[in-house]
Amino acid sequence: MSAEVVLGVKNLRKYYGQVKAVNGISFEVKRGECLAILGPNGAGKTTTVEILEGLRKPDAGEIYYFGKVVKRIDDSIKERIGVQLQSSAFLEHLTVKETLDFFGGLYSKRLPSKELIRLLSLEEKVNARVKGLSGGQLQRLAVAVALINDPEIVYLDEPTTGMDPQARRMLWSTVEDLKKRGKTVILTTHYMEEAEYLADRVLIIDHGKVIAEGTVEELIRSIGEQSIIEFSLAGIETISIENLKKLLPDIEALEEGRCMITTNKVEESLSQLFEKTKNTGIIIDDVIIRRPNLEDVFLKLTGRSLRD
Ligand SMILES: Nc1ncnc2c1ncn2[C@@H]1O[C@H](COP(=O)(O)OP(=O)(O)OP(=O)(O)O)[C@@H](O)[C@H]1O
Repeated sequence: MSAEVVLGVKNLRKYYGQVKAVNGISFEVKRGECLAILGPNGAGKTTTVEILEGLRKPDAGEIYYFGKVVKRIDDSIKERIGVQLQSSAFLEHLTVKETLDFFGGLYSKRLPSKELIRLLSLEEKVNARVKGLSGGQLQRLAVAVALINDPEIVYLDEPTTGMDPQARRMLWSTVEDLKKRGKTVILTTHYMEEAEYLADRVLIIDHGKVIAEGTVEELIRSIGEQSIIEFSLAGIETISIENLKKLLPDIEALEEGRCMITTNKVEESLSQLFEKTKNTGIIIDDVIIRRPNLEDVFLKLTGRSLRD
């Protein structure tokens, strides 16, 4: 039996004047699944999830929760979902434990603060005041607050923004724990590594529309079974991509002076690369051969980088 659909949206729209923040988004999420909504800044991720959390009103579209169409995200839904709040929603003088107890008091059903403190590795900060927490600790507290009512669906909106790599890994393992407990996780992120690591399914959005959807493997396969040769250029002061393209038509510019070539014939492309740049003063350096990732999928679909 396939898993129950716990959330669905059909043709969701939200415009701010001329800005079509959400422009006809549809998707479904099954119980126990982690869906990552991936897209660049301004793509409409936050607007989409805030509508589903009941924080903004859509202009059009249908929302289904737990098998029923809902016109308004009322308390009966809010009891069953968890929302990671922005840290500005916390009272600075409360301690970590007091904050969890405060939010716990808003629900009829709740998890013990102690359990959440352990789950989010906040033991050392139990009695620390919110105003003294680091950015990463605040983010973890925000995730703990999202779980206080033991929700069936948890919304995490860019939960690792501003975290160092170690804190990010720690949060990823918490999300994995949540999945093991059968929670449904809806994660918005502009970190493709995060989506690749955590998501069972990824929704790529751009300009308020879904431009691709599937598992990470499906999305990567959709751009062809190719390899990517990435390299840096040295040896000459400046060289324009247009001039490079005259030598190597398949070359594409990346960030920080790096370039890439997408190919099905790695050996042939590599020897061409060295052959064509021989005696030009260009030095090819720091060569990496890798399989495509979600960033490449986005680049292929939009011609832009996720980080633009
Ligand atoms: N309250 C608002 N009033 C006017 N425009 C808004 C409002 N909220 C969002 N927008 C606009 O809607 C678009 C989508 O914004 P949204 O915050 O949903 O994107 P996002 O994908 O979450 O981006 P980010 O990763 O930067 O948070 C943007 O162009 C944004 O400027």
